[in-house]
Amino acid sequence: MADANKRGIFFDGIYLPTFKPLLENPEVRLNAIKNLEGRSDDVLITAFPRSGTHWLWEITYMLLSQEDQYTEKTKETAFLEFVDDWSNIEKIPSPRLLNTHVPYRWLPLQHIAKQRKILHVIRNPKDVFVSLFHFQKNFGSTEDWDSFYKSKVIGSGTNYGGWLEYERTFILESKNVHVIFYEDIKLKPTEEIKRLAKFLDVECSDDLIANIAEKCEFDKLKKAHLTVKKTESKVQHYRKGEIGDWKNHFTVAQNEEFDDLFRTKMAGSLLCSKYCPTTS
Ligand SMILES: Nc1ncnc2c1ncn2[C@@H]1O[C@H](COP(=O)(O)OS(=O)(=O)O)[C@@H](OP(=O)(O)O)[C@H]1O
Repeated sequence: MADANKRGIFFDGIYLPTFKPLLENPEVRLNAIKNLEGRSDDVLITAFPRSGTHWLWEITYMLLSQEDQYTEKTKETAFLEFVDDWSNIEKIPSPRLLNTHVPYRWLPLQHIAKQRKILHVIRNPKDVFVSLFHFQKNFGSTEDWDSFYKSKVIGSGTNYGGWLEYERTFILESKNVHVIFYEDIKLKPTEEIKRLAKFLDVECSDDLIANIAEKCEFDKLKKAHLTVKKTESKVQHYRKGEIGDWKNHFTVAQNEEFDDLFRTKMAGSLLCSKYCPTTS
């Protein structure tokens, strides 16, 4: 049994969410992910939580299937550390779209070695933290922002090892990865969807690209999600879907402290100029 407490499961130096397979035995599930044999046409979506995984999933699924149909249900079956029965992964028809939040060191080795397609979505960490802060309320958290800031933003208390470490390693280690920025999909969706289609080697008409962009707008995706889940589900997955909501949460002092930490930990990374330019 893993070492689990209300912060999550502590394993291999980081916290992981209390998904059933991870609670039962994180090592078994993480090794299953790492040793996944895979198929040549598998596509793997990787992201730190709350970075836009579901959004990218829907867009990519539509591109691969060449249809602008929502797929919410399939996503959970293909969520590698979440799916209850691992054998269900093998039942997914090709081309499989798989997804995971695990850090780079646990990604399927064969997928990397054989240079199969990996998509990686990155979002401004301040907005990621704000999204996480609100998301944890779905599970009963009453933590206030200042406490969250100390333990999760500046501390290392977030699941999957903390944003800075997760993205720093990903950017350093990864090769042949299609990186997409959340902010770019939001601001220029058709351009980003076309770029993604090219990476995936799929032919798509301009009409289909435009339809996908429209169907994957925040309000439409949120509505589709609630319809598929047949819910007023307790878990509010789609909250605001905005760029810059961090400005309503971080104090000036917190912002400066985080920027300093960012520049120290991410020195030299392209993410510094993107999210933490020195003139800001
Ligand atoms: N279409 C679209 N446009 C803009 N923003 C969108 C969209 N779809 C999802 N989202 C936002 O992405 C956040 C959830 O990220 P993830 O899907 O990675 O979350 S999860 O970790 O897989 O649960 C979460 O962000 P917040 O609203 O800021 O909490 C979602 O609302």
